[in-house]
Amino acid sequence: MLRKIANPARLLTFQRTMASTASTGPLVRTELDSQTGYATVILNRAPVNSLSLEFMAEIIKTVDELERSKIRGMILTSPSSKVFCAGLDVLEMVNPSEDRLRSVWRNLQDTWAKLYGTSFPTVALINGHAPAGGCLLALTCEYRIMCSNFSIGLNETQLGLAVPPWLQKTMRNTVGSREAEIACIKGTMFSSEEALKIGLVDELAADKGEAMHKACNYLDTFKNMSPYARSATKLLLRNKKIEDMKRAREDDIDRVVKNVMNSDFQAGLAAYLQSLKDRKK
Ligand SMILES: CC/C=C\C/C=C\C/C=C\CC/C=C/CC(=O)SCCNC(=O)CCNC(=O)[C@H](O)C(C)(C)COP(=O)(O)OP(=O)(O)OC[C@H]1O[C@@H](n2cnc3c(N)ncnc32)[C@H](O)[C@@H]1OP(=O)(O)O
Repeated sequence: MLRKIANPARLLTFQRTMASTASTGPLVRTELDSQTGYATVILNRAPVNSLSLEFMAEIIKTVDELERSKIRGMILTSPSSKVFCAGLDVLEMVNPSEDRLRSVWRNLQDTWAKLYGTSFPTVALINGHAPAGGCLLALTCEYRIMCSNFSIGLNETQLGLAVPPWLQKTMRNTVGSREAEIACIKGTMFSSEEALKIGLVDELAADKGEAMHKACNYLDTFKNMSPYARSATKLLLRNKKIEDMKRAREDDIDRVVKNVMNSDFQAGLAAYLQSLKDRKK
């Protein structure tokens, strides 16, 4: 739970330290297997693949390129041995300018929509923790394979954030209404094994190699199927949810701005950032 913090100077120190952490190489790498037509998309924003405005723009650009390249399937993963994606970059929420916050949220909506509405089959290879926005990325994929001993979930309420309706719906479609309601309200983080039990992930794997094998097996099930019939069916299932999100997106952004610009939220966030740092001591 969030504690209030009285000393803003501690927050500034944290901000500087986190901002100095740089990634090496492009923010998103793509490896295409020319034999199968499967693309492995590697999220590459060290240290924890947190979603900044620019990182989300790269993810959107990558998916657009893959659509144009007519790939046969995508596997979304991380090069880290511990973290799939740590969710939104929390620094995007620390005293942001309203314009930037609006752009961040718009990019998060677009990242969700773009990945959710791909014409090609998608697998999330969750080889590390996937809290909040990390769970969102996994939920956009058709199939989820998770390595053991990590955690996943929509823990936004624990951070003082409301889960937006379009994301709640995605969770509901995946685990069912009852599980989704309780999980979203409580902000539950599930172990890999618990996630399998409630259907938040489809399979577990002992390690990344096994997960990759299982991911290819899933994509192989469509090898002899008409790509048109497959993608048309997927989009008939998913397009309405994307359109619903787009129709309500300005209200959604206004709600987030109100939530994040609120001084109680900022105080809670400062405490949360400090608790992340303290965990390391
Ligand atoms: C702008 C939008 C505003 C509002 C949104 C409103 C509503 C949103 C509702 C739902 C939509 C979806 C969006 C959700 C919001 C989020 O995603 S908020 C972020 C939630 N994420 C977390 O709370 C994860 C926090 N991190 C951890 O628990 C651990 O770091 C993790 C288990 C991922 C990995 O642990 P470990 O391997 O031990 O690594 P460290 O903890 O040591 O971390 C390494 C460094 O990375 C920094 N870091 C960790 N997480 C983040 C992050 N999300 N953003 C930025 N930086 C992060 C961490 O502080 C360490 O930095 P340091 O080395 O100390 O400098």
